[in-house]
Amino acid sequence: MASRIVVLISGSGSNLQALIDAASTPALPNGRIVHVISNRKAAYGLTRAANASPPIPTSYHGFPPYKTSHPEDPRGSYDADLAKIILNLPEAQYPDLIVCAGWMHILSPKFLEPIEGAGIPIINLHPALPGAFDGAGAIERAWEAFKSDQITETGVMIHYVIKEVDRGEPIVVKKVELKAGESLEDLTERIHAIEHVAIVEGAKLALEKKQTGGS
Ligand SMILES: Nc1nc2c(c(=O)[nH]1)N[C@@H](CN(C=O)c1ccc(C(=O)N[C@@H](CCC(=O)O)C(=O)O)cc1)CN2
Ligand SMILES: NCC(=O)N[C@@H]1O[C@H](COP(=O)([O-])[O-])[C@@H](O)[C@H]1O
Repeated sequence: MASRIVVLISGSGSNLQALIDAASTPALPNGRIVHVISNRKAAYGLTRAANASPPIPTSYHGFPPYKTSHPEDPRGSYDADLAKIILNLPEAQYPDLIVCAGWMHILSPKFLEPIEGAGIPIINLHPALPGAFDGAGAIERAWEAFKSDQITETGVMIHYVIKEVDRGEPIVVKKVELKAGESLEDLTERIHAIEHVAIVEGAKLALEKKQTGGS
């Protein structure tokens, strides 16, 4: 029985595409992408899911309306509804694993707690080394730090998602050398290529760990 993966995205979806392409291959033998959720309606990743063969069901769950509909706690209300969307998916789309693949929204306990209660691990792709450049814009921040001689290397990690942003247990860590004079665009391209390998490795390991009674 294939393990079901729900992927959360916010943008182009190149990491989602890596997962789609790897599913049911030796790279991710027991994985199947069963649903994609985006917090941005224009995310090209939604198109990638629709173009998959067979097409992957998608949902759009936007944050902005919650700022007015739930002014007392927009993030908490949004996150609680996001958890309900996932936990109410039909059996064939109910996840064994949730992957944040360029998901640009900080998840509060209103999401994390019900998902943890359902025994569903969440992993995230972060384009930095553990403990470095937490949050958004990590690639550019590393590039700037290298230019000012603060660091000599950066990296990509896949980690479990906990309340503290980008501080969950690492599953995959790949170091990336920094090259003097390299443009931000070229570094970003190199890092994205490494991300596409790491995210598949991370999903495979997380599923294996869950199946053997780990997280
Ligand atoms: N509770 C957690 N939530 C998330 C984690 C995590 O480890 N724990 N990882 C992030 C992914 N991420 C970096 O890897 C990240 C993404 C976005 C942000 C951020 O500041 N988001 C802003 C909105 C920014 C925007 O809309 O452009 C926000 O949520 O207010 C930080 C880190 C996913 N979530
Ligand atoms: N903090 C998370 C983060 O910054 N993720 C970044 O979002 C991109 C999404 O690309 P994609 O939509 O093409 O997969 C990834 O390349 C990664 O660097």
